[in-house]
Amino acid sequence: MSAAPVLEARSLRFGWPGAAAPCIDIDHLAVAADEPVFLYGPSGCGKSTLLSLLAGVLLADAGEVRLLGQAWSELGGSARDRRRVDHVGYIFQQFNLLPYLSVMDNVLLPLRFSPRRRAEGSRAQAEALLGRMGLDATLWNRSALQLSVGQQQRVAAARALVGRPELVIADEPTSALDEERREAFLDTLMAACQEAGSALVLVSHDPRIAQRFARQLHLPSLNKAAMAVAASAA
Ligand SMILES: Nc1ncnc2c1ncn2[C@@H]1O[C@H](COP(=O)(O)OP(=O)(O)OP(=O)(O)O)[C@@H](O)[C@H]1O
Repeated sequence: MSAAPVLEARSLRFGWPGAAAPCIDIDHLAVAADEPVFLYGPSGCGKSTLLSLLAGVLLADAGEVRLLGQAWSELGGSARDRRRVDHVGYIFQQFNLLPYLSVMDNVLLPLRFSPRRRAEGSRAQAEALLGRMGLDATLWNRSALQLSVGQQQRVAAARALVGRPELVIADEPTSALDEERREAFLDTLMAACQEAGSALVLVSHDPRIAQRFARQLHLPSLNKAAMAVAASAA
């Protein structure tokens, strides 16, 4: 790994309340600045849970995750929220667009909430990202909910990329796109991350997407200890 890690997890352990075994149990995971990483594994193996831990949405039961050298566990809830909007662009599985805002205002949200993102981004950048995602200007003033699911997915991606966050997390970001759109979307997402020097952690079930990534992480293998506990309990 050439650059210092943007993200580093050590002895990371997390279990959902009531579960027999930990969902996440990872000795060490580091992602370099500007590195694209593909994360995969069967449904229910903990991919979304791990993304939430990496982004400080969930806190570990033990061990730690550091983003740009700062452990999430050392921050209170509102400091974590501020740090996340400053440094992380998150494309959620369900997009999480705000229905009462227009497409453009959804994309501009990170610039509204984060001085750092505002310094690195602009309305012109938001327009360019939407254009590159194939969403033309006739759509920008519509409510986000007046778009198709595939269009909403691309709005969520533009929102994650605006203001050049150091880390972009994408949870199944192409699930609603047809093949042609999927290729164009990935071209745009990966190029935008490369241009911005952003690390990218992308989860997908699609093996065709995996081929684009030099680094692929199979979560059940990373999670060996948790799997061993689950197997012995079965
Ligand atoms: N809020 C929650 N409360 C309790 N258990 C949860 C919660 N969210 C997820 N889980 C459990 O944690 C495990 C991992 O779920 P997670 O969503 O992280 O898997 P995944 O690999 O992302 O799955 P998929 O590929 O289907 O999206 C599952 O057994 C799931 O039931």
